Amino acid sequence: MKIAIGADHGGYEMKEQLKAVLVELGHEAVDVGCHSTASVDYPDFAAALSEQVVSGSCPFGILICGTGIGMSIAVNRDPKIRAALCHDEFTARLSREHNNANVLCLGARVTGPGLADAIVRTWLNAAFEGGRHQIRVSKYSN
Ligand SMILES: O=C(CO)[C@H](O)[C@H](O)[C@H](O)COP(=O)(O)O
Repeated sequence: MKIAIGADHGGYEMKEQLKAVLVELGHEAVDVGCHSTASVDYPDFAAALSEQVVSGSCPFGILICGTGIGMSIAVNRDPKIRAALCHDEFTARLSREHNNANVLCLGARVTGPGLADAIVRTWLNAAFEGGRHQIRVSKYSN
C-alpha cells in the first residue's frame, strides 16, 4: 500500500525512522518532505500530504512535527481528512476502529522512537469497524 509521510524539521528524524518501518511492513512510503533538519513551516508539508490522501493517490498518511498539534490542525481543514494525533497504541487503534482516521499525527518531541514505532504498527494493523461509527463519521467527513 502507498502511504504518504511528511514532517517538519522537528519530525524529520522520526520520519526517516518510520519510513524504514513502512518499507519493512511491505508498504511504499511516499515522502512529501521535509528533507533535512533545517527549519521549515509545518503547514506546507501538511498541505502536500493532504493532496496525496485527498486525491486518492495514498489511502493513508503519517505526519510528524514537534508536538503533532500543528500538523493535525492544519491537515484536518479538509473534510476528506480525518487526522488523529496519537500518543499511545490504544488511541491509535481506536482512531482507526471508531474514527476511520486516514492520517496519523505524531509529536517527535513528545513520543519516543520505540513508542512511535509501536503506534504506527498498531494503527496500520487496525481496521474501521463501520456500523454505528460510520453513521457518526459521516456527520463530519466526506
Ligand atoms: O509542534 C509544532 C507545531 O504544533 C511544530 O512541530 C513545530 O515543530 C514547532 O512549532 C517548531 O518549533 P521551532 O522552535 O521552530 O523548532
